[in-house]
Amino acid sequence: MTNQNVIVSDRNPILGSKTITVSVSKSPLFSSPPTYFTFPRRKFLELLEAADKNNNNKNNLGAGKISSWVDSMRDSSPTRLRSSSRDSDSDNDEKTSWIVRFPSALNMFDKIMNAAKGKQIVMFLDYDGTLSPIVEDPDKAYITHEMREVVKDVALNFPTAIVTGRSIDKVRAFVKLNEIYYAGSHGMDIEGPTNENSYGESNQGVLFQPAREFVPMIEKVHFEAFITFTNVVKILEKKTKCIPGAMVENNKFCLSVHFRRVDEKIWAALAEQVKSVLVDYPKLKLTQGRKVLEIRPTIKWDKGQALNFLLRSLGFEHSENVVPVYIGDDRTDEDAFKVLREKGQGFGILVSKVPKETNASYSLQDPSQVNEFLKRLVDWKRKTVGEE
Ligand SMILES: O=P(O)(O)OC[C@H]1O[C@H](O[C@H]2O[C@H](CO)[C@@H](O)[C@H](O)[C@H]2O)[C@H](O)[C@@H](O)[C@@H]1O
Repeated sequence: MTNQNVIVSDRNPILGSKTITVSVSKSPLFSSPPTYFTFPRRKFLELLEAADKNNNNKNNLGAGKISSWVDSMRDSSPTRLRSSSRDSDSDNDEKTSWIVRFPSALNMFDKIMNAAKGKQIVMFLDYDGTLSPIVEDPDKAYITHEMREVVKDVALNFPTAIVTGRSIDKVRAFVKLNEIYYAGSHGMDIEGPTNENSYGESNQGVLFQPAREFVPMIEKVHFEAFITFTNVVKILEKKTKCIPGAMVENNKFCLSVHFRRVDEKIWAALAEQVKSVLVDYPKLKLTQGRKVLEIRPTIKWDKGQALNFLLRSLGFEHSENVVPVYIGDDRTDEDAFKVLREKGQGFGILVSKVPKETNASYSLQDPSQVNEFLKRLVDWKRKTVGEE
């Protein structure tokens, strides 16, 4: 974690007063205080001591295990296919055969729309890497004005949900649309539209929070992660004289430990630290996204379950007349692609420039192609309504 992301209110309170306030992640986007923890002074010192012990006692998780995590951290998500030989011919062959298996959703647009004729399309959109490009600083993953406008148009024409690993508050602050469903924290926090959309759905507020009981635990782990990463910074600063750049993001029902800005040489140390924190929390698990370690409750709930929940809420649970379309770029989106594949209904569209193993049916290269696809979808709907 960089110093800019960690603020301990000041040294004096630690020595003198009864409570200590710690803030994590100073974001230029969110003007309200980001994530604060106020701890009784004694508790804070106890936690510091415990974190130190953790570092000494629990870091030996086995070199083999950590190195396989680091291998996995090296790949973006879902796992990129690897050619046995890495020359440019085999790279090209690999790309060609991948695009045959997962054709561009733009090239297949007419085929997709033919399958949807006379049926209700429901749109599911991931946020990072799908509606906004991947950037170094997670707090600066802005959506363009053009993308916001097209998502709004889509929402006026089809029931639409944004399904994201982020907290609803954060993604709402980026997207700024009230007409849509939001499924935050990898689907563990679901809210309906707060403005009436064209389906007459409004003011639904919170619909479902299957992991509500985990919030205090998540907050405690967040604090411990803060202490742990502060220690990592201290140790690594001493050894390498560089700041690791790890960042912890509190997504309400889960945590993201970002390592995009961490030197690859110290990924193993980072993975080890994160895993050591989790040893005491068997009800939390570690998964991976794009240059991010995700700490999540072990409950059986993911973006695929959220997709099913939303279809059910919209009255389409057993309907043959619905075509769910899910667009996403991340390993966590695979859960939703898998649900669609197993249902034999709708289409998963993977956003990726490189060949990756996926359960999606089609592909788009990047958010600008997502924008083009969504525009065509809105035009198609306007045309078909005109024809009716
Ligand atoms: O489900 P998503 O909407 O795709 O959210 C997954 C994670 O996305 C964010 O991290 C990713 O995007 C960042 C901004 O481009 C990038 O810096 C980071 O490396 C990516 O992993 C978000 O910050 C996480 O909290 C989400 O879990």
